[in-house]
Amino acid sequence: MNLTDRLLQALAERGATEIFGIPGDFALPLFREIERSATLPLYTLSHEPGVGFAADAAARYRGGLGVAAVTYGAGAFNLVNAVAGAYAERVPLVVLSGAPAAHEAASGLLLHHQVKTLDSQWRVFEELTADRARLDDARQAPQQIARVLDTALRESRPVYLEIPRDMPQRPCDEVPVTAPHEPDPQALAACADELLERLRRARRPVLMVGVEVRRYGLEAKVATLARRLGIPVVTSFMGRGLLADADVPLLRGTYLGLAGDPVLSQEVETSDGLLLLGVIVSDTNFAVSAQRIDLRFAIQALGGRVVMGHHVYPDVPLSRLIDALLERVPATAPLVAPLRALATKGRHEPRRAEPSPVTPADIADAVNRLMQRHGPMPIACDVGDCLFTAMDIDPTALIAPGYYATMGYGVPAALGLQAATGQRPIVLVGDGAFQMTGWELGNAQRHGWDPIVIVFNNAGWEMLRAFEPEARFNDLSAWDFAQMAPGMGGDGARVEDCVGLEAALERAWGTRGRFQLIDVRLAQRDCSPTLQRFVGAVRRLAKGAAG
Ligand SMILES: Cc1ncc(Cc2csc(CCOP(=O)(O)OP(=O)(O)O)c2C)c(N)n1
Ligand SMILES: [Mg+2]
Repeated sequence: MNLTDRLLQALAERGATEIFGIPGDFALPLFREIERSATLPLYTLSHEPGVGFAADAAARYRGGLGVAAVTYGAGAFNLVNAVAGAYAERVPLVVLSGAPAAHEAASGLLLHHQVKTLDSQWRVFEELTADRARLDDARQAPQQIARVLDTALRESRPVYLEIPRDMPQRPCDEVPVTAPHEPDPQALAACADELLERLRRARRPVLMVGVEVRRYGLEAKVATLARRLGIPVVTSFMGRGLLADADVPLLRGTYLGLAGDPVLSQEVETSDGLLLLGVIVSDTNFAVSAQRIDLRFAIQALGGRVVMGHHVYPDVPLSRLIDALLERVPATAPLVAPLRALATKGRHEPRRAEPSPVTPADIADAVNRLMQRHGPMPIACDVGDCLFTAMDIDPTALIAPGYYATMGYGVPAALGLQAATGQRPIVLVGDGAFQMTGWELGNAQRHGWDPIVIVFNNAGWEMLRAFEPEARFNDLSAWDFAQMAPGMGGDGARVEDCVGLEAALERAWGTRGRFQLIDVRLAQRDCSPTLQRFVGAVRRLAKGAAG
């Protein structure tokens, strides 16, 4: 077995089910060995940002490691933004980069793809990853691979492996399976006891679940805990879609502060026992709070530590905390009196499919009706008004860069999701974001993927226009995406009204084996109710801050 065989085996043992990549001469030996070994399927795409987003989505949705393989220099630097987003949103993405062979590095020549020095790329990825290794010695490689991949899983962050092109075929020993890290049992017990005591004392406890609950595969356990605790449950903005398929009677919806349901927001912001499980405390999750949530009274479990008031438990992995809490909260007696499930009503009344021009809210309603007819579908969402529109879609599995907020994520993420799970996703993407990475759809048919892609075609960067209505720099021309679909191996439909949207969605759902692109023409300056509220809230808070 050579170094590549051992690496692929170690990746598969840690949850990877495929590799996305684009080769280059510094990575040809690695790609040749990946293809020969066939341990993991190798899916090539057209541009490295798409490779990174697809690998991110595979890890984010399926759990376990996502894998992006690229060449040195131009390929790896093209991947930077996707890896940065994975770091910010705690996704265990493994970067495999080819690199110059030892004799080339020692030649003294400036090598093609090289930047300032041969280590420039390494230094850039130091800022974007939790751990790194250069596999230039086959005797050390097994330990290095084990350490780096285990760091990715433990910290749920990207990691980087640089593989000189004279190494992939080197004989190599097996990569050891290392025992999972166990926290101090007394510290864990003290933490769980204090946390539950704080919840028991609270008059208005609320549980908010965030992205780490999915990253560590804890949704089922957290749903059980939520039922046993008997307290209201909300998701963070980034955690939208979490627990959607679970039986959590008190699941209220998504906390959006001033941009969301006022009843839900008030419950969260006035809680005297706010338990944040795996919630990234970021501006996108909390910035538009009506009143600044006093996190000193919250209980925060994130990044392997728990903070309660001024007490910090530095080494309490979320999975161990959930187990300890479940041991202490039996299925019989809910922690607090079971609350009635407040049915927080939808934010807008769904309109009938009339032959009227389409608005973003109509798209949410049409997707809801499609899923009511045919069952839930996972959603890969880009950044733009489509992400705010997604808040009006009934809870279903949703992946989106809600915090790092990079455009270009939606289409490649859908391809990664379908590659990793076989599930057919819906993509919500604006015309601007589609112009960035939507072309990856051209790879869908050869890999057997067939997402349903809904393009919010408002001929502009509407989310920015909502903040700068007078600016002309947010205007785009209306590209005819429907016309372009057949040339990429899919079917396109241009939609001008709600009746057409309903028919196009039903037709798309019934057509398999080819991606379906629905080019929805939206009026400019017609944005979703949630984006309107978000912009209003940001403006009010900014005015308040200005005094
Ligand atoms: C890689 C990157 N570059 C720029 C930006 C900044 C931005 C955030 S939202 C937005 C406009 C989105 O336009 P789109 O047409 O896709 O969607 P819609 O609002 O419905 O019109 C831009 C340019 C981000 N977030 N990421
Ligand atoms: Mg747009």
